[in-house]
Amino acid sequence: MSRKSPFNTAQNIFTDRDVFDVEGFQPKELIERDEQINEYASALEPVLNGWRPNNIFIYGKTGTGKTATTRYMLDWLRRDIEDHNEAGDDEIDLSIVYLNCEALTSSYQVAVELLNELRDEHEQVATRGHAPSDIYNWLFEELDEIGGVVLTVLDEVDNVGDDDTILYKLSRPEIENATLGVVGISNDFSFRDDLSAKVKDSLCEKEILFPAYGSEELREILFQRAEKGLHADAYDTAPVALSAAYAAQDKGSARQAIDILREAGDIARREDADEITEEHVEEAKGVVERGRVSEMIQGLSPHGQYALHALAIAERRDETPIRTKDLYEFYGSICNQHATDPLSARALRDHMSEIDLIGLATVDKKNAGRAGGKYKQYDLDVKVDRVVEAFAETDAVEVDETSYQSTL
Ligand SMILES: Nc1ncnc2c1ncn2[C@@H]1O[C@H](COP(=O)(O)OP(=O)(O)OP(=O)(O)O)[C@@H](O)[C@H]1O
Repeated sequence: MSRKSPFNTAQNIFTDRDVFDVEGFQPKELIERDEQINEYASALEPVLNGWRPNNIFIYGKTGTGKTATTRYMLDWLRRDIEDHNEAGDDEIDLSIVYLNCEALTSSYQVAVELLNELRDEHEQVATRGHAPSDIYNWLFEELDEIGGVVLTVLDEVDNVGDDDTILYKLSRPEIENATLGVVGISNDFSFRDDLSAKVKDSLCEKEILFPAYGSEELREILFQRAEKGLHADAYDTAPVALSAAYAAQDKGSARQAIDILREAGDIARREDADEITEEHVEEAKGVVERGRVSEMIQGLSPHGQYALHALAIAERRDETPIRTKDLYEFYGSICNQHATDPLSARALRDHMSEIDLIGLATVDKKNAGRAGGKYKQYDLDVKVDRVVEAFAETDAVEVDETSYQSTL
């Protein structure tokens, strides 16, 4: 065994790499979100008098600070209530239940998860096998028992899809001892539009939009992290500005901007460089994009992957934007290669909407007037090479490279 350790802990670049951990690090100050903070504050303020807050629906694309701002608001709310209670005024009893619905695909699952969150470990219920009415009754019994104001935050709530029962139940509670408020967070714009009318009325008492960031804003967000996490002489304006510009050109996502700068730092470190250069950022951008694309591909169902693969073929053949019926042919031949029956054209459209939602494609609704009717067309939203590379890396779907050239 070699006596030399394989680890290199010398640090010219980072003073604290954890500052670039997008999920784990919560900044004390949020850049350029004053408007959203004010709106959020006015919706939650009634809690500070012990009253029911407005139900709030937060929406905006990925990486626009919805979760970070929510955490920031909840921290302040807890702190202000503590001060209020310590001052000996009428005690306010606030409980906050935060749930990320990423892996929860129905209202039933969210209700079970919430119930288990509220119950102690000996009273947990199984995720299957109970009547939904029992689950809701038990949930409301728990909430009633907690009492006071209970604020439930459902992050990534769009995962429940069409079934918005839980939102209806939580936003119109009829329980005796507790006052409930609900915050729903979503990056799916159509989820809000598709909510049933009764849920829309009650959940969206207050709606707050988080727009994508521009490069100036991203630059500030990155400087905030760089000051905390990088050696002062390991960076200057150019690489930071370039990371911000790349992310702004793409989705305007702070998550992506931070990932690029962190990756650039890692590359600089691996090269034993003293500072991050624009070349490092350039390389980092490719790494981050590839990682993002493969992660998203792995998250798609097999038919979602075939649909994306079909779109990549159309792009390679210069046939994008492409309409559903034409895309369906490519999709059909890919299913063929995988010895699977293709789903219906409608299912293909649904898969394309999902792919649009995660940012790999764009769906455009077109109206060709009386003669042509309405139709949808699709375009790839990332470089086709990134998709091909990602398919090649993941073993999820084997890509037959020749299908890019062949006539179908
Ligand atoms: N205004 C801001 N100031 C400082 N940091 C920010 C700001 N907005 C976002 N960030 C940081 O960017 C990262 C992504 O933000 P966040 O998770 O809040 O986005 P999101 O809108 O909830 O995205 P998603 O929909 O993908 O969950 C986090 O690390 C967050 O701290």
